[in-house]
Amino acid sequence: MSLALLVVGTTIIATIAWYFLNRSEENNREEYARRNVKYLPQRNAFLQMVFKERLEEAKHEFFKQGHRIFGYNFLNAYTISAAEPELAQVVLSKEFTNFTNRRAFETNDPFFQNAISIVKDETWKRLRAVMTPTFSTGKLRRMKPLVDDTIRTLNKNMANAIKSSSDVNMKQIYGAFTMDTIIQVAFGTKVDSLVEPNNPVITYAKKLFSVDISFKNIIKFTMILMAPKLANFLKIRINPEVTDFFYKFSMDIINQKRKNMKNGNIGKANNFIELLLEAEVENEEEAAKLKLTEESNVDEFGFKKSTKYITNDELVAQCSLFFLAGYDTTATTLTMASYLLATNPDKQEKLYKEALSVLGKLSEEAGPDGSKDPVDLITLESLSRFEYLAAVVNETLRLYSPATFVEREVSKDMTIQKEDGSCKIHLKKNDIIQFPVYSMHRDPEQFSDPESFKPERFLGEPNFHKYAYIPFGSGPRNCIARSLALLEAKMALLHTIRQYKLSVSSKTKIPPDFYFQSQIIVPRDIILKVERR
Ligand code: HEM
Repeated sequence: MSLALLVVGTTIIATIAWYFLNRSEENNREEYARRNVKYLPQRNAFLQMVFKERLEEAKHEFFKQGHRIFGYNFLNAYTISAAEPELAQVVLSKEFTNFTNRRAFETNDPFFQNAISIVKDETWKRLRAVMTPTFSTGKLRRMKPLVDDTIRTLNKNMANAIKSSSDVNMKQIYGAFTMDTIIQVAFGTKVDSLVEPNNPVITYAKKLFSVDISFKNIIKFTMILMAPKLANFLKIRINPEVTDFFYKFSMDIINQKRKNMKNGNIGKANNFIELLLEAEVENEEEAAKLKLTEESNVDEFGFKKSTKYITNDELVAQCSLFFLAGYDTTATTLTMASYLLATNPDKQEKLYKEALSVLGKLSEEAGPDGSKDPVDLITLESLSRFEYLAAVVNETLRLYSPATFVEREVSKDMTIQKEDGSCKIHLKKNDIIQFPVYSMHRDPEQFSDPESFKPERFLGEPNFHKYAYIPFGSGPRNCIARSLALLEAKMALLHTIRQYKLSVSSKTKIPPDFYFQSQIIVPRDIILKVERR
């Protein structure tokens, strides 16, 4: 009897659930049809979450079936994925004022509330104006010695690693390098994370990047996105102990530096905190001088030029964000570049020959009294002479762009289309328009033989659409640290290849495994055979 009741009860619940699911699917289909877009059924995204498939792969399958533009509900918003470079150009650059923001993300966490990647409109514009100069070529030149320092630590760690075994975990080595660099560049604090694993900065930074998302965090995240007011009321935060640690850590450094600056005890700024504090002072003075009229108060994008300033909370949030935005992305680029070079030995040989040849010339040019240390020989300017190196990094970022998509929120109802009138999409306010970088970078219409590693395609004039290749996004809201990331990646790869030969070992997983993530690609450990040249 009770079994019969259970069966009947379950059947009724399943039928009701099935009815509502179908109704919601029907509504979605109609909504996307109004936008002139085909609907990717919700259950695909749901199954992907449950079975932890990689979302970019699921979407790429759809792309390969010929669906370059489609809609799917992602994190509670009508989301349109458009693998069309011309539309990317419209959204990211030409019509930027209607697509200034990313997806809404409301939380009471002081870190997430203030991070430049999340804030909107005027606040974003003000923060971007304050932060952009800290990434200028001049400021990068001041940061370069910090990167040189972490390159020396990388060289030492690689030499030590091969003492015990020629099988080296490249992800661990490059992860430590990237971590050391970010800690140096953001906070001016020198660490060697491979040999100081108990340093609290490293322990908390590692917690920040614990990549297998816990069930608890998925629930918290879903609540913040789906019911932000309730999440705020319940004071739900993701990894609060980690963000609190970085808040206090940054605050202590900031207070100390402010004191030093007041007393004139500080040299030229060369890390983010100092540069931002310097910007703050410069801009307070600038703001006092500027009495802008309403007319001149509007910039090329139609935004009001807000007075440049940055609050304490904002300053701390940006420093913590540098960790989040700069760690996995750069470590993944380096790890995947080493994997691609090990599996394509002819390309590695070409890179090695270029490294020797250019370094030889730089040494000659330095003259008999100049430093012969390859780390010293490479300057910001001379780095650009390694053309094949740049091509290798670009091609790695094409195949394994850490960001699998770039997205913007739509600020008003509007229609976008290609110049010839095709690919018309009727967007509604608060929709999300996404550019699936993963698929766009593997588009055979733009890149011949797209699955192959061919750095040569980045030598000479590109024969693909400018917006078909967007590993750093594009337009006014692109990656603010592109030049720093490229500097780090090129330097680390160059110094590895000039000294070591990378090859596949019995422990190398081909193809590599990746963690389940929704927006970024993060490889699991990649083990390669490393031999001194
Ligand atoms: C290879 C390394 C990196 C890649 C591939 C990468 C990629 C990206 C992408 C795709 C975006 C979104 C752009 C858009 O929406 O148009 C972005 C934004 C951003 N990135 Fe990077 N990034 C890298 C390294 C870094 C580093 C090292 C930092 C900081 C030190 C950083 C800081 C940021 C910030 C702050 C934003 C938000 C900018 C804004 O909203 O105004 N990134 N990055």
